[in-house]
Amino acid sequence: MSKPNQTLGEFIIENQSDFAYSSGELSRLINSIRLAAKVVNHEVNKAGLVDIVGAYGETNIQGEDQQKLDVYANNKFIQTLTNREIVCGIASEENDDFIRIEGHKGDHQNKYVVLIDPLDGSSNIDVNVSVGTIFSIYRRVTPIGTPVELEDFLQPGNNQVAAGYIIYGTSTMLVYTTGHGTNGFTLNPALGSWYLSHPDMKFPESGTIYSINEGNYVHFPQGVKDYIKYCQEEKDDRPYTSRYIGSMVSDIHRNMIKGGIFMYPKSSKANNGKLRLLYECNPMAFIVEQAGGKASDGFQRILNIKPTELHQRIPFFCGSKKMVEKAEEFMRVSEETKKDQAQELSFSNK
Ligand SMILES: O=P(O)(O)OC[C@H]1O[C@](O)(COP(=O)(O)O)[C@@H](O)[C@@H]1O
Ligand SMILES: [Mg+2]
Ligand SMILES: [Mg+2]
Repeated sequence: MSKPNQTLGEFIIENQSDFAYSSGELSRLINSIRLAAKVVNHEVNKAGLVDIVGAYGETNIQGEDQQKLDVYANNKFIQTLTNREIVCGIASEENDDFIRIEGHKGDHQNKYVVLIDPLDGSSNIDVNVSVGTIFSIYRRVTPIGTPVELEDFLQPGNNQVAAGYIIYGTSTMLVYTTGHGTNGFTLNPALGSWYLSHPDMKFPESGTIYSINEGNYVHFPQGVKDYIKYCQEEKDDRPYTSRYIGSMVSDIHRNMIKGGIFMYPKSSKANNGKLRLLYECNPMAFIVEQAGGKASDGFQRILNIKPTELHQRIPFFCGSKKMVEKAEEFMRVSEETKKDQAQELSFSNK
């Protein structure tokens, strides 16, 4: 693949090798996501000019105040995917339940389901900080020709056929994988085309950036506290740099370019953390692993986890392989220490 800094002119995504791997229907599905992304990008870029910032006035199933852009992005992606008749079902962060899409003959002949976080980083919308969209695509597991069911969405992340994110930042990028590496495309807003600006992205094996909301420090498990202290020690290549945007797509995208680890662990305030397994952690884990990075809940690989609920949350450690492994080591040691202390306590009480 030629390097993007040569004068290669504008690439239209269909000519790129990445589509060489995807079936016609899957490529049409990713095309519709690209189309919806351009529409949402246009709205995000003029958010201050039109009445699209601020609260929508309702809360979603997460109990979060929906932002107008949350709802706008959600409607755009659902509308585009429904009209293009490529999916048999959609699950969204902004919808309590999944949506069945019958097809114009009502015959449920489409084979893919999409799970989506239409607007990630909602707290940043009104302050002009980059936000994103995250999507995850599976083949349905129930018979084609029948209405899609919950089990079609509750598949382990290993089953994903594609996953990606759009980052609406200083430039708009689409980064996605179909299981054959991770590629980044930058939108040329003048032409409305996507340029293969970051072919075959590789997550640096190590790094010096750690991203975590340290405002929750006192509520973190001991293993997370110990790892944060490790990052802050004056030793070897440390202290590391703390960078936290508050928009997971942006934090992970920066780390994918520069190296680093993003963590949203459980805490005494949120027993499973905040991020959702199905439409945030699984797609990001697939994308990051395909670039050589790592993603776990602190103990087990995210992509191996069998989901039980549509909106279930999971602790999330994601980024440079060596940094995630180091954080997991602190989590393991802390758990073992806790078990030893509990054992000693039970012996002394006998
Ligand atoms: O403000 P907090 O608690 O640090 O949470 C920030 C995290 O919440 C999120 O905004 C959650 O995503 P949504 O905006 O899609 O709800 C992540 O993008 C981000 O990493
Ligand atoms: Mg999100
Ligand atoms: Mg969201």
